[in-house]
Amino acid sequence: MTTTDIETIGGTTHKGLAAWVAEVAEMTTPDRIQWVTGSDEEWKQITDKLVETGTFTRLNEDIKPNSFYAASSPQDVARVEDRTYICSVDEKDAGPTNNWMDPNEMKDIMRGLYKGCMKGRTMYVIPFVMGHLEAEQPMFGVEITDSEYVVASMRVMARCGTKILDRIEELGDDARYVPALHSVGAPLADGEKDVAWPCNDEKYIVQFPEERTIWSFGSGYGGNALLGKKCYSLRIASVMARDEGWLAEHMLILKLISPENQVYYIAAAFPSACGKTNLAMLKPTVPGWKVETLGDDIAWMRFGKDGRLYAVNPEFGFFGVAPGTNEHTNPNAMKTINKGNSVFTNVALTEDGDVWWEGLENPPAKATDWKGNPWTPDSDELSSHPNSRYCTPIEQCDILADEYNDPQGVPISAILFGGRRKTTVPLVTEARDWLHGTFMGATLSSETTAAATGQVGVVRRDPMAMLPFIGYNAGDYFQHWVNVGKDADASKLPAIFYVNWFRRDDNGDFLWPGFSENSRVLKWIIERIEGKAAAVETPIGHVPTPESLDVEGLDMTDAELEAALAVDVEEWKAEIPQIEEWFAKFGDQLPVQLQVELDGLKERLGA
Ligand SMILES: Nc1nc2c(ncn2[C@@H]2O[C@H](COP(=O)(O)OP(=O)(O)OP(=O)(O)O)[C@@H](O)[C@H]2O)c(=O)[nH]1
Ligand SMILES: O=C([O-])CC(=O)C(=O)O
Ligand SMILES: [Mn+2]
Repeated sequence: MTTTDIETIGGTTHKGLAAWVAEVAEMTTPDRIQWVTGSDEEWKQITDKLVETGTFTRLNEDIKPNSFYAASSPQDVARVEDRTYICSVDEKDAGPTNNWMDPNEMKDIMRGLYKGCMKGRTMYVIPFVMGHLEAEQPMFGVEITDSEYVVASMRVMARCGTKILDRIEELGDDARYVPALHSVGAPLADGEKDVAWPCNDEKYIVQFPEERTIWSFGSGYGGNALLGKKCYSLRIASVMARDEGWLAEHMLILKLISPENQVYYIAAAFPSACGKTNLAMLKPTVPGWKVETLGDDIAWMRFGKDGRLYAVNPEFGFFGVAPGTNEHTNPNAMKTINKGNSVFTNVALTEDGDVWWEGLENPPAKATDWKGNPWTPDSDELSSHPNSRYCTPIEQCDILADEYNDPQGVPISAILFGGRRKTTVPLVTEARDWLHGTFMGATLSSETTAAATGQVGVVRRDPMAMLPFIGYNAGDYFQHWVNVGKDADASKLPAIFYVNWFRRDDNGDFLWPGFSENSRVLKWIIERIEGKAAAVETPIGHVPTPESLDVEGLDMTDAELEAALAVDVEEWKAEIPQIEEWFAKFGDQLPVQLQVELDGLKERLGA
């Protein structure tokens, strides 16, 4: 059967794109091909179909209009890092932190899996752009998928559809687009009834960095399947950024307005499920300060003509962790999702057709948990998977900054690195300079979370919160960060800070209240930049004096504050062998500047 025999809705005049779509259709043999337009009728058609097959349950229109509940297979709940590959031509280019396979070998394996894998399904072609269509060089992508769940979610998370395709066609051969192929890997035999969450036990999430292409198979979930997000905007974009002298980073972007109406833009990199979305939508408790949001997960940063680093958020929606989100921790996220037009995955479904999760107010007397079982507040099991998510349009966020729509982005004054550490790492530390900040980022450590499959709570190095997302050799990535600083005017570079909201006391309780109260740390950071706040110089960098941090109105003893800010030399000495072991992985690829930073730290600690 040739593709001309397959019923097709839509199409393209772009020859290269048409040829790729035809080639994929020939390999995967779908029943139908549908080009995604982004129209309202299409949204209705796709979501109706998802309701019909049982993937979606429509939520109560009076509570969450145009919104849907979905439960995945219990085997398909998070990113699969052990199944994620960087298939560079040369193994060395994938580096010591990525899985690697020869690209041709990988393609042979995957072609075998893709063969006939869309039988009985519709193959959707989603033209999309990460970032602005009006950007100097729009970052196009085209995702082919056989999942309606992916189509619905992509429409929320990225700018998709005919408008994008029109521009690709106008540009013709000049349009640079990333072809991204996705299949759930669950073909249907003639007459076979579909399941609510089709997927395959065998999963591959593969990036081909030289070709700038993505092949994904077997999973329908989040970062494994919405290929514009982690696969393109971080793994592939980080390779583009290395080659072109910019940065593609796992960072939120926020706008901070001081009581004097000074505006500052801050970017912050925390590993998955370590607080980016919450900080991005912060409601400050310090009087007079205001926060607006630009992005909650990904920042692309380029130098402007004025020598400053400008950030844009390439995404169009939030794919946020549900548990822990409530009116107290993140009222702005609650307002955003309550406007509707959202998809909730692996949370609990209540009897009145709403959703619920751990940490949300007003637990329902009865609900259906994410596995489809009856649930009550007395149940031993969680109602929602710890990595359950809401997927909601960014433009519904009341505190979205106007600058979100500016393709030039916003000039960044400070970059924050942070992770989850029960011990050792103080609430906030200021780096001496870019290089020291790069060292802080390169040695960032955090306890693993449910955002990826595998053990939770294990401390690992997660450089710049990019461990699972660097599309090339992490040693070269460190060198890229060093070079960015070397080539820039130091006075215009963002100041770098290292934060830890997650330090605990001897009882295991958080020392710092976190969430809205993190505005106090942001205030200190701005005052440092302005040269107004005091700090103590410690072996690891500048840490606030207890008096310099605004804790007015906070229910915290002096001892607790001191514990949150403490730099314990013995604890830090114990970090050194771990950092040495981490750096040893990179051999010759480790920038000498980072070794010098480590030697300096050891000397200051007397280690
Ligand atoms: N204790 C404490 N918990 C926090 C804080 N900020 C966020 N959390 C919790 O950490 C979890 C993850 O927070 P998010 O803001 O969704 O993390 P994220 O970095 O956006 O995660 P990804 O979307 O996976 O990249 C949620 O359960 C939050 O409630 C904080 O300041 N203190
Ligand atoms: O990509 C995903 O599945 C969810 C996410 O944002 C992350 O893990 O950082
Ligand atoms: Mn997030």
